[in-house]
Amino acid sequence: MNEPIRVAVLGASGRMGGTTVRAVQEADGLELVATLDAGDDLRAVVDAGAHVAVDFTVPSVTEDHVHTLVDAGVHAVVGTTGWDDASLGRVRDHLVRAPGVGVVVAPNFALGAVLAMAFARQAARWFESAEVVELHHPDKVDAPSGTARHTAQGIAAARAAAGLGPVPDATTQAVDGARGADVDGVRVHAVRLRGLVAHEEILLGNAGEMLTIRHDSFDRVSFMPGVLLAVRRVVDRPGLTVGLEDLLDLHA
Ligand SMILES: NC(=O)C1=CN([C@@H]2O[C@H](COP(=O)(O)OP(=O)(O)OC[C@H]3O[C@@H](n4cnc5c(N)ncnc54)[C@H](O)[C@@H]3O)[C@@H](O)[C@H]2O)C=CC1
Ligand SMILES: O=C(O)C1=N[C@H](C(=O)O)C[C@H](O)C1
Repeated sequence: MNEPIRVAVLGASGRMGGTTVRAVQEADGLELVATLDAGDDLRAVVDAGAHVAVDFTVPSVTEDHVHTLVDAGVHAVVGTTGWDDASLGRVRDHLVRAPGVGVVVAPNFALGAVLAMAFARQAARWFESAEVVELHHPDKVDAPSGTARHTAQGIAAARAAAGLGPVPDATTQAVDGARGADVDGVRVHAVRLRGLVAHEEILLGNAGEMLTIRHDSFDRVSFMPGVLLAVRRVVDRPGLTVGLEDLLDLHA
């Protein structure tokens, strides 16, 4: 019988960290060996003999965590948002000097959300207009969501590859923020509402028609199949993987 994968959870007292702790405890072939939160020393991950650390913390610390883990030879599965091309690039470079170590950074581990992003990329080249609306619980600290940014970047890349120009928008007078954030030329709107968990609508428009792609996470358990998949796969996947798309064979 194979040895279990030894897993540490960073941010274990948080909403996602707590859900991950329970999912790892219940998962076949995984063993929870350490739970850390703010103020704890990351050396506990190594002392516990963890193979993989799952990070659901805050944008200001997550990159440092990954570099420390890579130096220690611990694979990382990261759901924390706030990553950009520069921070991902630094991790990619670091991993060149740490052969055999894998890092998965995914803005959304819910399978439906990953599919929604893939569908949006596929559809984007056929529509003149595209906007993204993300809706979340009001305790979320970042806006727009990492998922919405990733979605908009995917749409923008698909539009550019198809030779589409800017989305039409005649706005010349607007209250600050009324048109949302501009992510690579795609407008992204963020709603914060008590009662919500994590939701996204991708609106694609042509003359006389609209395609809406919508995903709803009603409960944080929705992220767990993706987290567990990444934990199981990262140990045999050296280097940096961004998004769950590749693990689900969804990359265009
Ligand atoms: N990729 C995905 O599928 C998902 C990603 N997220 C992201 O995960 C992150 C966490 O979200 P929530 O759990 O809702 O937040 P939360 O605020 O409930 O939990 C964050 C936890 O991190 C802890 N923390 C802060 N600094 C730390 C440090 N230096 N070391 C260890 N722990 C530290 C906090 O004390 C807290 O317990 C956010 O960036 C969120 O956007 C959330 C849901 C799904
Ligand atoms: O903070 C959250 O809750 C979520 N954060 C991630 C994001 O910013 O995209 C994933 C999901 O939307 C839930």
